[in-house]
Amino acid sequence: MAKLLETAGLTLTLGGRGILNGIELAVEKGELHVLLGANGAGKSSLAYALMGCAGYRPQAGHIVFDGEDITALPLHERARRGLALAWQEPARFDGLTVADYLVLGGKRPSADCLVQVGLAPQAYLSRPLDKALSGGERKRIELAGVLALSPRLAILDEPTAGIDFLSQTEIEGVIRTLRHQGAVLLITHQEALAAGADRASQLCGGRIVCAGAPGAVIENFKARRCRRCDGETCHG
Ligand SMILES: Nc1ncnc2c1ncn2[C@@H]1O[C@H](COP(=O)(O)OP(=O)(O)OP(=O)(O)O)[C@@H](O)[C@H]1O
Repeated sequence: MAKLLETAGLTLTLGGRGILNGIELAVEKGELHVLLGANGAGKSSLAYALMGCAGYRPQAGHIVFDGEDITALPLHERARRGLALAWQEPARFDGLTVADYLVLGGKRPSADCLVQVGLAPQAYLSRPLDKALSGGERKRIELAGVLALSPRLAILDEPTAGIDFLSQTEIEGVIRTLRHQGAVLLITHQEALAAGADRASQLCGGRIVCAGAPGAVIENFKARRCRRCDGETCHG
C-alpha cells in the first residue's frame, strides 16, 4: 500500500523536556492505524505536531504527507491538504452554534454528520457550542465536524473517551467511515478498538518502540516490553 503519512526523526522538546525523540511513523492509505502507549508517552503531543498546532513545532525531523514535506506548513495549510484532528478534550466555541461549527467543514451536510454520531439534528443544530453541552455531546459534535471535513487523514485522540457504552458502536462506525474515505490515525486506550485496527504503533518515552500487527503490538505493550526500556520501567 502507498504511504499517506510518514515521519522521519521527528523530535519535539517542550518546557526543556524531550517529548518526542526521533519518531518514525508511517500510515498507509486506507488504513486504520492505532497509536498505543501509556499515559504521558507522547501520543497527544505527536498528534498536535502532525497537525501543526501552535507550540508543537518539532525541533528536528520531517513530516511527509502524500509525498509532500509539510513540516514547515501551518495548521490551516495542513487542513487544506486533508489532515483533521479531533482533540482529546474538545474545544468550546462560545458564540457559535453547532450548525455554524459544522458548516465550517463544508464537505458533507451537517445533519447527516450529526446523525452519524448519534445526535438528532433537530435537537442540536441550533444549540450554542458552549458549556451547556456535556463533554460527551461536545466530543460527538467534534467528531461530526471531522466527518463534515471529509479528511484524507483523520487523527482521532481518544474519540470514545467519555462516550457512554451504548453509543460506542456509533463512534466505531464513524471511525470506519473516516478510514474508507482516506485513513485514520487513532489514539485509544481501549484494547478492543485497538485490536480491530489494520496496524499499530507503540509509543514509549516519545519513541515508536514497536509497530506491526495490532495483536503483537498490544501484547508487547501489555508485557511492558520495548526495545529501549527494561520491563520494569517501560511505562511511557
Ligand atoms: N506544553 C507542554 N509543556 C511541557 N510538557 C508537556 C506539554 N504538553 C505535554 N507535555 C508533557 O509531555 C508528555 C507527553 O504528554 P502527552 O499528552 O503527549 O501524552 P499522552 O501519551 O497523550 O498521554 P495520555 O494517554 O495521558 O493522554 C507528558 O509528560 C506531558 O506532561
